[in-house]
Amino acid sequence: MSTPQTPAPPLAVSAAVLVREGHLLVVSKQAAPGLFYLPGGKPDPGETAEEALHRELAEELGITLRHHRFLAEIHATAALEGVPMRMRVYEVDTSDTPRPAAELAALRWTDGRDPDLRLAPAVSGQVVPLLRERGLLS
Ligand SMILES: Nc1nc2c([nH]c(=O)n2[C@H]2C[C@H](O)[C@@H](COP(=O)(O)OP(=O)(O)OP(=O)(O)O)O2)c(=O)[nH]1
Repeated sequence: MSTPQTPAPPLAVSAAVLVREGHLLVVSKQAAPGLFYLPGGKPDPGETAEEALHRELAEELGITLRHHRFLAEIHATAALEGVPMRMRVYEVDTSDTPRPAAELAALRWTDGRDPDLRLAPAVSGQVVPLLRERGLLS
């Protein structure tokens, strides 16, 4: 007899919305250099979503967050792993200048309308419309 399988929990991701002058910061990783999404990543074992947010932003962009505020929980398919993902998105603020480090390939500021910029579906389909609705993007 087969044992019923408990479905795997969705992939947890913490990600940051950093907006300056109506433009959202997006990054691409060496693993997929043509695809842009919010800076952030998966919590390490034992780490909270907020701890992961602060660590990932320090590792990827060399910035210290002054402040973070929960914005939304997004359910989508993870752009790299292709599995169900639960992404906690925080609006963040820093006085530091983000610079790409470690595994990042590039960094861009976008109003969400650049025709040449390929955004992950969760960002173009859910995050950008939410920010536009709140009047945060140009
Ligand atoms: N950070 C982030 N990940 C996203 C977004 N949209 C989206 O589908 N994802 C997916 C891409 C990946 O499948 C997964 C996060 O992986 P990641 O590669 O950024 O995370 P990580 O830094 O912890 O990865 P790793 O190298 O330690 O494995 O979530 C987004 O806006 N931001």
